[in-house]
Amino acid sequence: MSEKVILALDQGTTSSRAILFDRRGENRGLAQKDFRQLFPQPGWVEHDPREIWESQIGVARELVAKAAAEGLEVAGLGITNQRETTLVWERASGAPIYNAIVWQDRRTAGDCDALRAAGHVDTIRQKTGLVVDAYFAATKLKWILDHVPDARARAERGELCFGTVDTWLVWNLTGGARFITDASNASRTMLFNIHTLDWDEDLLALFEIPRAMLAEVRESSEVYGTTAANIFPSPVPIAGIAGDQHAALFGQLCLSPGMVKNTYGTGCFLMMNTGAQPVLSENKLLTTIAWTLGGEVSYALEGSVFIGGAAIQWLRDGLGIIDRAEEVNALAASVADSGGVVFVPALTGLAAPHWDAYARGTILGITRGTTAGHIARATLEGIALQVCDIVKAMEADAGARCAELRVDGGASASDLLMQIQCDLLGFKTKRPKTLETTALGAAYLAGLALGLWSGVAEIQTQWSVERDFVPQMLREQADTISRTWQKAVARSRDWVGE
Ligand SMILES: Nc1ncnc2c1ncn2[C@@H]1O[C@H](COP(=O)(O)OP(=O)(O)O)[C@@H](O)[C@H]1O
Ligand SMILES: O=P(O)(O)OC[C@H](O)CO
Repeated sequence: MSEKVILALDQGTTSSRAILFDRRGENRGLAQKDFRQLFPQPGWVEHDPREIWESQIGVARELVAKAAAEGLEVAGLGITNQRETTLVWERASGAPIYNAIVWQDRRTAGDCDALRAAGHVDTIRQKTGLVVDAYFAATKLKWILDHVPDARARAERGELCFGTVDTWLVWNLTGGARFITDASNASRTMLFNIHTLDWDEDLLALFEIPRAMLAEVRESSEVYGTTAANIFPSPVPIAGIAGDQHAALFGQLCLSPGMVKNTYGTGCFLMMNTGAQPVLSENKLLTTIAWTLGGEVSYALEGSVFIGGAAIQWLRDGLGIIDRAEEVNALAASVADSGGVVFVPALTGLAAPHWDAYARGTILGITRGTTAGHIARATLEGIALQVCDIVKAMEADAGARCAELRVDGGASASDLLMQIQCDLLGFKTKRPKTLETTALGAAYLAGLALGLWSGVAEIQTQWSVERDFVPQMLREQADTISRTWQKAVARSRDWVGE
């Protein structure tokens, strides 16, 4: 009998990846394809929905072929995806009516100001767990219905489908036979009630969204259907769906309340499992559905940072002081400290806990002695300090101190960034052997539904640490850096006009 593997599809902001995982949670093959980022106007970010699909199916097919060549049986697939990114397509033809509006897109910041001014903040927070911000899908979807000719009338007639990226992928994988999402993705739309687990009629009315264009909301781990005949040489069951940060929390096996992970990708996303009860934040964090599994809902608190590893990309592409992302580490290590330089990487505004769409990137404390090394070090510190602000807010909401942080994502490969993070937090930072935790989480969710694992107890033993970082900095020094950072954040805020 051939060995079974699960195919995880990880549709991220900058690339589509596919990874094969075996029953031990080991990576048995990876393929990745970048796709275009479209910036039609300042503050706008779009993707071509066809490129999302074609890049994702391309890498998936590559791995299905690899599995066949190696005698592995693809028992099923799980999907994890960039969240909030908003797509609308024709039900009859599957053709998109507009580009995907990406989570980073700020075009609806003014609409969010209007919602706040009209007093909708508390209702939205109570129902969805979210703060009012252009980050989420609702205002993006409304924008498409308001700006694409005839779109709202067509949506009302049931001719259009709205989906987050998971929905778009499942639709295409099944040849339009399944129009579904999972509760974790739905909880990022600002249209979904995280208590009733249904689309919320009041919010649909507020954003003028016809219910006919919404997908059916399913659990994060169940067999939804199989791939259509033309997708792979033989049909593959689709059995898991979760937003990427939720899948990473699962893949890090943060399955008990109080466990925390942070993913250092384009942005940084810190999530704490809060168990069966939603915790409404008093500190501008998000309450979100972690996943739904076996008829039970798990909730999480989340702090989102828009610019994490993207700040390093800016050093490469904007400033040109490095050629490759990993070179930031040697450059930052060439100096003992940032020499008083502070970089607030608010390049697309500030997310949690500030939620200031009008903040902008700010570099302060430059002297004649400042070198590229100091800027590089300040960049790593700026990423870590944003995470510290979120940890503080999360500790206040949870009423308990964090004991350790599990890390993952591309930039967590940086030993220096992880040491800086640990020094500033003052507690253990643990990097697991598998950094592909997002994809692994999707594979676990699918494999559980398919019976590849008997239950979470079986996978719980699969997490193992690659490196434990322990604090080395004196607390007074960390406190001084933190105080200077707060001053710099204040100066970065409310910088550009509405
Ligand atoms: N060795 C490294 N040191 C520091 N940063 C890195 C390193 N490798 C990758 N990065 C950063 O990690 C980010 C990519 O992480 P990834 O998890 O692939 O992102 P995403 O899923 O958001 O596309 C990039 O922003 C890059 O700058
Ligand atoms: O694609 P990533 O890894 O940058 O994650 C994007 C997040 O899901 C946005 O909320």
